[in-house]
This record gives sequence, C-alpha cells and structure tokens, in this order.
Amino acid sequence: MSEERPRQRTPWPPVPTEPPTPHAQAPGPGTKLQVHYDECFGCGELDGGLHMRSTVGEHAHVHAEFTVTEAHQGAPGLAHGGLLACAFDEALGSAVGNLLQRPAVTGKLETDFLRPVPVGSTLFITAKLDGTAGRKIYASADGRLDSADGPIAVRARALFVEVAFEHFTSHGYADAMERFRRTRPQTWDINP
Ligand SMILES: CCCCC/C=C\C/C=C\C/C=C\C/C=C\CCCC(=O)SCCNC(=O)CCNC(=O)[C@H](O)C(C)(C)COP(=O)(O)OP(=O)(O)OC[C@H]1O[C@@H](n2cnc3c(N)ncnc32)[C@H](O)[C@@H]1OP(=O)(O)O
Repeated sequence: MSEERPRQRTPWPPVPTEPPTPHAQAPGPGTKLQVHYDECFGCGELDGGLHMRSTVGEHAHVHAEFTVTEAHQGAPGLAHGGLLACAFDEALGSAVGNLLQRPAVTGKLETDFLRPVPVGSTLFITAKLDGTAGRKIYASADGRLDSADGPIAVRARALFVEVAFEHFTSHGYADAMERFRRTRPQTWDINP
C-alpha cells in the first residue's frame, strides 16, 4: 500500500481564503490543551468517550493521539471508521477553537481511510488550519499509524463555521455557557 495512492482530490480550500492568523492569545508550541467541555465525547471525562488530548506543535499545528481499543471496533480487530472520523473532528475542532479562539461548529467533515487501523494501534494526528473566508474556517489533518512518522492511515479535511454563543444556548442546553465555564473557568470570551 503506497502512502500517496492516487485519489480524486478536489481543490482545498475550495474557495479563495485568507491565511489563518492565530489569535494573539493563542497557546504557543508545547502547550497541552485543556478539555473544552467535560462532557465532550471527544475530549471529556465521560465513560466510553475518546478521552483525546491535544498539544500545540510548531507552525501552528495541533497534535493529538487516539489509541484504538476493543470498544472502537467496526470489523473484528479493526477500528470503526465513524469513530476515527470523530477523533479527527475532535483534533480539527481543537485546532480551530484554540488557535483562532473563535466559537465554531463542524459544517463538513471529509475523511479518506487509506489503511486499516487495528485495535491496539495509536493514530498520531496532526491538524492544521488552511484558511479562512469570513465565518468559514478550513482545516485538515493526517493520522499516522503508531508513530509521528508512520504511514498515513487516515486523512481528513473540514469546514468549520463560526457561530455566536447563542448557537449553543438556543440549540443545546440553555445553560450551555455555564457548563463551558464549569469546565474551563478561564476560557476566553465565554466569560462575558
Ligand atoms: C463545539 C464546541 C465549541 C465550543 C466553543 C468554546 C470553546 C472553544 C475552545 C476550544 C475548542 C476545542 C475543541 C473543540 C473540539 C471539537 C469540536 C467538535 C465540533 C462539532 O462536532 S460541532 C457538531 C456538529 N456540527 C453541527 O452540529 C453543525 C450543525 N449545522 C449548523 O448549525 C449550521 O448549518 C451552520 C452553523 C454550520 C451553518 O449555518 P448558518 O445558517 O449559520 O450559516 P450558512 O448556512 O449561511 O453557512 C455559512 C457558510 O458556510 C457554508 N456552509 C455551511 N455548511 C456547509 C457545508 N456542509 N458544505 C459547504 N459549505 C457549507 C455556507 O454555504 C455558507 O457559505 P457562504 O457564506 O459563502 O454562503
């Protein structure tokens, strides 16, 4: 299996964009990023969640690791693609939220599954911002098998759309802001 097997790839980002400028108070290289909401399936503390943690790397990259357990199977001994997509949504969302410090939700998430990901393996995910166009934020990520320079098993690219905080309070729990604050009392902006 070659790493660069031919695939039909549409241009990315799909529209003209501005370079993604990290927020002046964005966490710097080496920063271990906090859980953004303790009941988040991707990074929160709940039983059965993915318990992912992310770290800021050089060049405004965000690194995350996802270890595949027996609880993540689709076929015997192999990761479920939907859970892998979830891990990428988490890593990409972490890059967008922490580097730009703009509240945003996933509008589109596209994944290329290039290699099987066995139970017991760890995906080393690197996410980056590719560009912004108004409220639209484009980001992409690679997931390498078992080491930071292992073969790419999964690729993802996503459109995040910036939203007002009312998005969470009107569509989710009315006390959403209080719940964010309980998890991250020092968080930017969500402390009005
Ligand atoms: C989620 C947590 C955020 C917390 C914030 C607090 C702290 C943050 C700090 C750190 C965060 C750390 C980690 C985060 C980790 C994980 C995050 C997980 C994120 C998710 O898992 S989140 C759940 C899944 N997500 C949804 O639940 C969204 C449901 N959805 C909607 O709520 C609407 O659909 C919305 C708001 C997306 C847009 O609606 P809208 O009415 O506001 O705007 P509109 O439709 O005009 O779209 C505006 C422009 O985006 C283009 N556009 C939109 N969608 C497109 C698509 N699919 N394909 C191509 N283009 C698209 C349009 O074409 C238009 O483009 P143009 O402006 O050029 O016309």
